[in-house]
Amino acid sequence: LQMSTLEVSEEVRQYLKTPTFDNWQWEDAEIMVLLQVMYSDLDFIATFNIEPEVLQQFLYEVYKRYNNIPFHNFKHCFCVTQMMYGLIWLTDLKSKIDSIDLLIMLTSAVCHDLDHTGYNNAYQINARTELALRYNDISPLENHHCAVAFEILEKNENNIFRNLTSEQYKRIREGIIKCILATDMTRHNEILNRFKSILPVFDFGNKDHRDVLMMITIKVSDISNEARPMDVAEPWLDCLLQEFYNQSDMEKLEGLPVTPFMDREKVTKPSSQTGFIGFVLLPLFIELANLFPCLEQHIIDPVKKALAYYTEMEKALEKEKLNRAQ
Ligand SMILES: COc1ccc(NC(=O)[C@H](C)Nc2nc3c(cnn3-c3ccccc3C)c(=O)[nH]2)cc1
Ligand SMILES: [Zn+2]
Repeated sequence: LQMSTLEVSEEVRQYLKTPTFDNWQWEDAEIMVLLQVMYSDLDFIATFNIEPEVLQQFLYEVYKRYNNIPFHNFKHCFCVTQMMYGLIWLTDLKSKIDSIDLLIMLTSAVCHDLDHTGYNNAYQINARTELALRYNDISPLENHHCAVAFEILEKNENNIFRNLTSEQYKRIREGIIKCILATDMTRHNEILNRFKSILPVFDFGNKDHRDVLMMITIKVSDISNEARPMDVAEPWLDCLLQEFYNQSDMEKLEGLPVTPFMDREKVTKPSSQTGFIGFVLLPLFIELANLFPCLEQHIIDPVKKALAYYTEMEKALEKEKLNRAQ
């Protein structure tokens, strides 16, 4: 089933700008076209003189460099990019920051988990993998995702930035590195605290402020599954736990430390989510909504519903356990 950007209806183009978009209904080939629609509807094709066939080639190379693992695969890349795209429209960022920063944000989302192997940084470091060795235990995965992105862009036929000035290319490279490296969750509190401290005096004219906002926006997009409708979000949790269980099984086999929230003997779906939503997701989303109040109904309300859903599930599980124990 082939689709060209011309065949994407106006109603799908509008739907693509909302956090309710359901990735499960679309084949990879259609998703490739939807990614092209995002670049064209944000006017990047015209503004940055991106040749459509170069964009297609770039996205195809990106597609090939995502691995077939349960969670950090090409569909995750699309979800993060589509949430980023939705946030750009919902917050009307087009009227607040330069297009080149929007191009950085969208392209960072597309590339942010390139060649993820399904084993997180803790594993890379504990198992002393090639990546941990190469990057001296400093965000080995995120450094790798970013390096693969620029390996792809080094080839002229993939280089969507080839018609830009070297000054623009330098700014884009700096921005993409900053955004992709910001997705390392061990830096979560560092980045969130920086954003909290500048919020009361936030100034879109201040580059440091814009940089933190771009990092917060890709972070929100990256972990935002629970902001989507339950029938879109729940399968993603199953995929995530599959990948986490694969890792903890491997860690047990290799005698490596096992991350508690990845251990199939310890984790339940509700327990992993109530803590994550309550202590990680909501505090992050609330800060972004402090700058863009309209996000309250679009991403905070759905997340509060998800928290209630998993809290109920947790209670039901507890009760069942009690009954079985008696
Ligand atoms: C501060 O570093 C952290 C904090 C929390 C977590 N993960 C969790 O608490 C658990 C496993 N739940 C969870 N983790 C999630 C979700 C979405 N992305 N995501 C995730 C995936 C890979 C790495 C890190 C995270 C947060 C989600 O909906 N739930 C992982 C790392
Ligand atoms: Zn990701």
